Formats: sequence, C-alpha cells, structure tokens
Amino acid sequence: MNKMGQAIICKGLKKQLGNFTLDYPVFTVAEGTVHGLIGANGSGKTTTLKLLLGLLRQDAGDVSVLGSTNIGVDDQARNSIGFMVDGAGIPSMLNPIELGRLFQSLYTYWDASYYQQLLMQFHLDAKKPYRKCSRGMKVKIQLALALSHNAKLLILDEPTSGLDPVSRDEIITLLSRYSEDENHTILISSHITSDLEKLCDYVTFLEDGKIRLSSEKDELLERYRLIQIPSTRIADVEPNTIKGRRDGQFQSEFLMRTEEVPPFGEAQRVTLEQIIIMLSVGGDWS
Ligand SMILES: Nc1ncnc2c1ncn2[C@@H]1O[C@H](COP(=O)(O)OP(=O)(O)OP(=O)(O)O)[C@@H](O)[C@H]1O
Repeated sequence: MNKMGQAIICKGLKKQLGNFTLDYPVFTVAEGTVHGLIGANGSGKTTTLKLLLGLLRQDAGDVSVLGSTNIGVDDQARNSIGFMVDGAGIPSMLNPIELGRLFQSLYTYWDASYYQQLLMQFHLDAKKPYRKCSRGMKVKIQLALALSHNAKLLILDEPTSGLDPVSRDEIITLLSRYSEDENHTILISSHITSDLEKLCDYVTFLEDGKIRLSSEKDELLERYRLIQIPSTRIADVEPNTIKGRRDGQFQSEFLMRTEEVPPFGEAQRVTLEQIIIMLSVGGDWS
C-alpha cells in the first residue's frame, strides 16, 4: 500500500439538493488504497461520487481528484479515472461492442483485448443493446468499461448491487486484483458491508450528508467489541462505555470500546455490519 499522497481531497465541500445538505469539512482518499463509502439509502453516497466526478457542481468548497480541480475538462485526469455512477455516460441504445468502440475513441489507453476478455468472463451478450440488458448485466458492462482503460483511480457506485452471489464474488476478486498495484486507488460505495469488509483498507460512514466516521478498517474492527451481558449485571456497566446496545429479555448486547470491556463481559469480535447497525440505531459515534 502506497500512502505517499492523496488521490482525492475535499475541503469545506457543500451541496444542497432539495431538503438534503451534504457537508464535509474534510474528506480524503489516500493513493494506493481501497476506500469504502457506507451509508443508508439517501445518506449522500451517489451525490458524493457525482461531485468528485464533476457530474454535479458543489455550492462551496474545493474538490481535487488526482491533482485536478476540474476533471470535467481535464483530459489527463479523465484518462486516469474509471467510473460507474447511475449509468452516467452510457448511451443505452449501444451494445457492448459499440460501447467498446465509443470508449476506445474517448480514452487514450483503451485496452480492447482486456475489454473483450471481461465481456467473455462476465458472459455478456456483446450484441445486446445496453437498454435491453438486465440490471446485473448493466452493472457488469459498466464495470468492464470502467476497468479497460488502465485507470489509476476507480470511482464506483454500488458495483455489486443487483448481482447474484457468484457474480459479486467475481467482481470483488477482480477489484482486489486491480488494487494489488500500489498505484491503483478505488473509491467504492456500497450498502453491502460484507463486500466492503473484504475489499477496503479505509471506510467512511455517511449519515444524512455528514461524515460520521472515517477510519482504517482494521483499526475500526479492533476498536470495538460486542459484549453479552445478562440482565442481572447491566447495572454494573458504566453507561458512558456503551456505544450501542440491543436489549433482549434475559440479556443485552453492547457495543463497547475494546479497552472498556468489563471483566465480567464475554467479548466477541465485530463485523463492519454490526458496528454500523449498533452505532446507527441510537449509538454513540464518539
Ligand atoms: N436532483 C435532486 N433533487 C433533490 N434532491 C435530490 C436530488 N438528487 C438527490 N437528492 C437527494 O439527496 C439525498 C442523497 O441522495 P444520494 O443519491 O446521494 O443518496 P445515496 O446514499 O446514494 O442513496 P442510495 O443508497 O439510495 O443510492 C437524497 O435524500 C435524495 O433524495
């Protein structure tokens, strides 16, 4: 992992869309890392990625992606970024072969044979127009297009959503392989936390347009433990140490900082999903 610089830097980023306000004092993605954006529906993941790609214009603040502050008009930056967001940039009447030709004309370093290989690997019908493809097929076509011009940075919105388990695993493996090159960076949004747990070095949790937590994944998984406490011992737990809780009839399950686990509690390791659920339902993010 190369932590020489930042592939993405946002400062004072603000965007208002109807009643929704996105507000990030600071958000960064380190070069050579895989960074996951997690958040409930409507928390601002797609809006974030569109702002980074210049598909939306911010109301305030600075965005720098691979050193460019305006990637919409910066050819070099555009060549270095592969993205999939909401089917943006895909003329839906074209089939995968025609899309390949179009992208070849747009990207300097287009790798036609790798694109062909991905179409075959994904079992895609190269002659079926994009608009007639299933949701899963569309995701795969977008991924094949994003991965075939030797991009240094991938910005991917929900690349595994709508895919069957085998296809999801295939995509995770493909992205893992891509990330082995220390010059490659991925920013990926998803609500499938198990996918992000496999893939990411860093995770950022969004809630209602705000960054609640941004951390190295392994550090985060070490930071918390789940504890089962019988109802009879709950009064012995210092309330400030309970970061999240789920109460059952005879016992409660607490999310606690690892160093604050009481000696009478049986501590278990947590998954990213458990951390999010426990913190999101009235938990203490501090
Ligand atoms: N053009 C728009 N006009 C008004 N509100 C918008 C517009 N685009 C997005 N929003 C609102 O901004 C909020 C954030 O939307 P966004 O698509 O970024 O969320 P998300 O985290 O990607 O959600 P999901 O997981 O459902 O894809 C939502 O409340 C959405 O309704």
